[in-house]
Amino acid sequence: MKTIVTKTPSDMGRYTAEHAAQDLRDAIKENGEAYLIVATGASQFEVLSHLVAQDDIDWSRVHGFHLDEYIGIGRDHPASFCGYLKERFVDKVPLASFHYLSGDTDATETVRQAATKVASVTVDVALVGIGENGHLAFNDPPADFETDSPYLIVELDHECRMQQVGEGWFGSLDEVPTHAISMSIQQILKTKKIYCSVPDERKAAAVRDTLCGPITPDVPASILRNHSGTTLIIDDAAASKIPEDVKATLERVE
Ligand SMILES: O=P(O)(O)OC[C@H]1O[C@](O)(CO)[C@@H](O)[C@@H]1O
Repeated sequence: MKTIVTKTPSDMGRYTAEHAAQDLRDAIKENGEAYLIVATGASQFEVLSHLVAQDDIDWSRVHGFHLDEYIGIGRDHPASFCGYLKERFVDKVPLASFHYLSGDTDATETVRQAATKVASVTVDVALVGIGENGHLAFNDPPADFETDSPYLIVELDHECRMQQVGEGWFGSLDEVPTHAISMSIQQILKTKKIYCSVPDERKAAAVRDTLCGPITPDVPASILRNHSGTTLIIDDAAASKIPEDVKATLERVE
């Protein structure tokens, strides 16, 4: 895993979008089409706004996959990841296809259909973030590092649900669903290039543990250190708890 430190969330988003865009162009050139996993949340605001502005991507050859979704809310809910992705990505570019995870239909059937689709291809690029509890997609700690089912139905932990209230997606903890559909860790790791974008001081402890602690299910994102095609892109605020001697070794992009 390579780590890049940027000054602002916008710099982080621009770096991620420019590199992901080049990977998509390369995949289209080589294979005639490209496959992309897209995440949501505050960490992806800048990534997606820069990505949809990239030139020269033949989006009609790009197929998208949805990383995770709450169970029990429809796409009209302000916290719906389907609604977020439609507004910020799918409606902005003319994709070949986008495979949503629906939050308000039979979750077992949604998982079955999404798993069949994603397992039939090799994904070129994944855009992901890290939660305040170190989660990767909705794989809260302790995460399942072993199962190779592409999508899982997972229970959300207290810290994860509190983060969603803190970010303003829900009015209170009681409103946050207790379960979600998440792409599994093993499926994420099958992607050729992973861009993990993490802005904000709220994520500083999770970033420090991801980079400097043991690789453990207790810090789900730490598994990314085993994936040679991963780039972790963090802003100065998210980097603020990394020990200075480690920080000095990281590449800065201004
Ligand atoms: O972007 P956020 O809200 O900080 O969350 C980080 C990660 O957590 C999820 O939003 C799930 O909460 C992922 O989709 C995202 O990659």
